[in-house]
Amino acid sequence: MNDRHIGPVEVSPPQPGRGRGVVAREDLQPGSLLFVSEPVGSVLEGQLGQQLQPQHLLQHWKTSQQGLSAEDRVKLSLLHRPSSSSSSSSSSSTPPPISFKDFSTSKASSKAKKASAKGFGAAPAKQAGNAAAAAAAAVELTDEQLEAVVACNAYGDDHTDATLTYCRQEQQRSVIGLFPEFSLLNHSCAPNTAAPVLLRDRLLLRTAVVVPAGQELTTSYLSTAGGMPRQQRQQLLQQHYGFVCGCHRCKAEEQAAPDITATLQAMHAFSSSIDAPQLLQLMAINPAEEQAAPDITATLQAMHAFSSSIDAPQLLQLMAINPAEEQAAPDITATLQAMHAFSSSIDAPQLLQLMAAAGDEASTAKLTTLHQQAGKLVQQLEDQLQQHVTEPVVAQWLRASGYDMLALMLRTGEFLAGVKDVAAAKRLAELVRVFAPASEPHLLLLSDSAVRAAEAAAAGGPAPTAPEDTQELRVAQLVRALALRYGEPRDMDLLTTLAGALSASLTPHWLGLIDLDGAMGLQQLMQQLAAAGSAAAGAAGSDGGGSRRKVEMDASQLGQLQ
Ligand SMILES: C[S@@+](CC[C@H](N)C(=O)[O-])C[C@H]1O[C@@H](n2cnc3c(N)ncnc32)[C@H](O)[C@@H]1O
Repeated sequence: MNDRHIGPVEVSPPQPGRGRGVVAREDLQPGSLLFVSEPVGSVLEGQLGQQLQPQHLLQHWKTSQQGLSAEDRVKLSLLHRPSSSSSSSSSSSTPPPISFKDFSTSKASSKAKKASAKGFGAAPAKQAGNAAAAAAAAVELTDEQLEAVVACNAYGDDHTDATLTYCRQEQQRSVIGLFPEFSLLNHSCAPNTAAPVLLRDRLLLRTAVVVPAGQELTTSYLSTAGGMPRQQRQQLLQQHYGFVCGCHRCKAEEQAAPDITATLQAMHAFSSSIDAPQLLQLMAINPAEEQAAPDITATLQAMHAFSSSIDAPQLLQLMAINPAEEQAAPDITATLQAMHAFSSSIDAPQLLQLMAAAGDEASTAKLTTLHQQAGKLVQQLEDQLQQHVTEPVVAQWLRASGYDMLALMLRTGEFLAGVKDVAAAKRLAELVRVFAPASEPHLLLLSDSAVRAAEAAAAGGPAPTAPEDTQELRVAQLVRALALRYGEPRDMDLLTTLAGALSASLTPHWLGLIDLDGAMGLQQLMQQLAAAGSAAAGAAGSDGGGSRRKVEMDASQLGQLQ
């Protein structure tokens, strides 16, 4: 069955030094579905957190029963491969023009047949003037070339989408695959597409912001490493993909005053010198005390029973894509790749449920110093931004490059004070939005932000400092980010289900400011809002949504993804 779907996008002609890219064929609103991509060969799944690498995928293709078909090889041959591993350097520096049609199975298949009929198979991969010639040459990709293609184009994640796997009662897994349409997107450190979503073995991509017709669509190759300063980002991109990024954010950072650059470097050096285990030790978090209160456990079970009754096809059918009328709202996408500095080596389910702060004096003193040092640098950056930068978007890009430090400051601050900072999750979410919009961490930070606002309101705390920062609007931001990731939900039940799944599906990545109580509170909050008649659509609408035409497009494609 062909589940592939190509939306209003096309492949741009190759440009020197950049190759091809993907551009919008029409004006696109946030949340527009760009494509549903099918993997070449098959995807490889492993244990949660396994961090599967491109070589594992290659090995999987070699050893799996089906292996790679002739069509698969044709598709792979059309993708970018770095010049050093290619038999002809020019073939990679100026790749052939192609279109998305070249990746449809019937087209690739006929090319594969033509190629072998014409005896091209034996020819080396010379400069190909067009896709057919490339296809012909490529059927004989050498092992080295195949490796280069996979290294540059495979997409992997050390955990599958937590919310969806939770809804389907599946275990989360590590996954890697090669999705040709996605592989044609070039990188930006401030991408305009949402983090891609893997639904079973299909990859879905949506816009994160308004994208005018003709504009290039970009994704970030860096994931949460996008929160590092430019120099570190450039190093990674150069090393793994062989190019120097010249995106708007990089340019702004390159042109930033030298003292800003120096502060960002100091922040990075400081935050990366503190590793997670060390920090946890200081916070005296004890994995042995992994106990959730019985009522939390019971509620979780109930949520699980409810949400698992909705599975992916149903879920997708329930979502409508709003193709044209959603307003551009720069604050749609916030984020939460919380605690890059802390996260990778810690087991979150443990951490999140414990937070048992023993806090001996020495640890507290060290944490206080960390917090103060972090706070000093964060303040220094703010002063410098105030002095040198007038454009708010540029200031946000630069703050995003010091993300880990801000997270460290807020996290330690909360820990030491023993109270939640109502604005903390929101501040972090706004920065993650820059480099990983609609990623799972982004959703979690937004969810935490909404819960904090609700808790503060319930406790009769001070009114929000800005009128646009009410509890409802924070929920609206979350709802809109959910729509960017999963398509627009059409009813409150579904939203509540998603929120429940989101909160119940915390993974090791999601440390930091998210805690189980807060996550639980989200579902309650959404239920309350629904009961009060200010359901998500209304709340989102008050954020500029206007009249929202619900269109059941792609249900025909998406509904089949079982
Ligand atoms: C996954 S491919 C992207 C599609 C590729 N441009 C093509 O023609 O097939 C990755 C390669 O694209 C190029 N690339 C991606 N983002 C770029 C950027 N921001 N600037 C310059 N080159 C970029 C680099 O050569 C990189 O190794």
